[in-house]
Amino acid sequence: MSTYSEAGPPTQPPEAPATAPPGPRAPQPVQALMFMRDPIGFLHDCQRRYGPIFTIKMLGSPGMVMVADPELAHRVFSTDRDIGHAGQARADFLEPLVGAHSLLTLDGQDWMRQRKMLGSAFHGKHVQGYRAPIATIAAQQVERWPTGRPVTLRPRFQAITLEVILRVVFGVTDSERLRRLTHLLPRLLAATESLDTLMFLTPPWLWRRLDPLLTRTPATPNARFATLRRATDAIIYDEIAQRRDSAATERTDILSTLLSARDGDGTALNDEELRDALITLLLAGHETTATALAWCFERLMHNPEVEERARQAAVAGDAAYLTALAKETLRTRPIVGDMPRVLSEPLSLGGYRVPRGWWVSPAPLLTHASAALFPQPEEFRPERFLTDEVEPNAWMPFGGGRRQCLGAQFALLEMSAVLPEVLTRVRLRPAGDAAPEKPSLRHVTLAPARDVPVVAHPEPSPRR
Ligand code: HEM
Repeated sequence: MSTYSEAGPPTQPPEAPATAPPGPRAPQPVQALMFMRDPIGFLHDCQRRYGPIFTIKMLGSPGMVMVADPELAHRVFSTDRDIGHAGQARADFLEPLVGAHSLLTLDGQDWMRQRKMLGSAFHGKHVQGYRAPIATIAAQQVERWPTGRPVTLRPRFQAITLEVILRVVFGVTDSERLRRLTHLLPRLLAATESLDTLMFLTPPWLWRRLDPLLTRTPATPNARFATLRRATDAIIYDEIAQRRDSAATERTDILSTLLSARDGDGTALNDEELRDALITLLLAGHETTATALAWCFERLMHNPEVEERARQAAVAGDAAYLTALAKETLRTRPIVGDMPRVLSEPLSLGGYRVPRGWWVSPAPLLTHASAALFPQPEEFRPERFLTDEVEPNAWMPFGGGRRQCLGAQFALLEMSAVLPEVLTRVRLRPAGDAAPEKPSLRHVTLAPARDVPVVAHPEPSPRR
């Protein structure tokens, strides 16, 4: 039954066939372990065996239907307006961190209100204005990268995207507050990751009993998470209070836009909603974009001709090529592998019937590797995004439907702003094992398993 006020065409065709999509018969814990060990290999193997729509069983979900076909994926996305609940699918894992008012975990009217309020800060005109501050942050950090000795790249980009979130999204300017948040937030995210791994491997009924117990037991991941969350929240609430007091109308950061946002009744976001919104944007926007940038340079190091073309584009200020490079990175290495919805009614899909209460999830990591949709899918070729070669429905690294990534435009802008600051300052070469990196599941992202070890060499004729 729909909980949304917007009506749309019905999601169901008149007759739903009786069977659920096929899938592996191994017990749930075995499938969960296979998925954690090699998510991509496991899903590709299922796709080869069962076709573009198949069922896997993870702990705690009655059945998860994976969808590797753009038409079917878009049918799933269309359930966002009535029977598909993306918030419910994420809530167990994310709510301890993002709180009860997060766009990520809400559904229905509550989600719609938050989406409208937060959406006001992500309009194109606002987002374009962030290019210059992001480029400055990246330039200052890359200038400090050590050269001539091995470093890992993903943490370097995490530092850049964290500073972007703190300055451009949170709008923090106080240096002590910046220092403490820069110290605490990565620890809070790491603690969340440990907690999620435990939760993933524990049946939900048991977790509900264990979690309060472990939170009271010192030195457990649960207790560490609770301590870090309290410490971070205290600083964030201080920042919100100070910003409510100061009438800095010329500010352009996202928190400032949220402070002045009003819903249809003229009501503003309260402190708790603002805290949840900031942590939501941190969680959704920091690690995802850093991981995408790390993958981009990993791919460039294995594709020297593309790297050379990218460097020319950086020097020439060719934003179109750099955006195409970001898009091809997200095609070949999607950061979020699947986008589940929990069904509140059965769904007819691809000749099967997916029961109520099951999860159904479009999987870009499967569709993006399709030779029918992307000729020579294994080739890293940004040019495919400069022509009309790519079917609009086939590329879905930011999901789709009404729950599509709120920060998609921001993320592409951030990537295309950071790339030239690196390309014009340093040449990166693999450190140690030069084999391509394998994707590995970290929290919600598919990240390079070794975090991309590199040696940076100063660019012979740097642009300043
Ligand atoms: C390369 C970087 C990024 C990738 C790959 C990415 C990907 C995604 C995906 C796949 C979803 C779920 C979509 C769905 O279920 O259909 C999502 C949701 C979301 N993303 Fe992103 N994202 C990125 C960066 C960002 C940034 C920079 C922000 C904000 C600063 C952001 C904010 C959000 C929010 C708030 C949602 C929840 C939307 C909702 O449920 O209404 N993301 N993102």
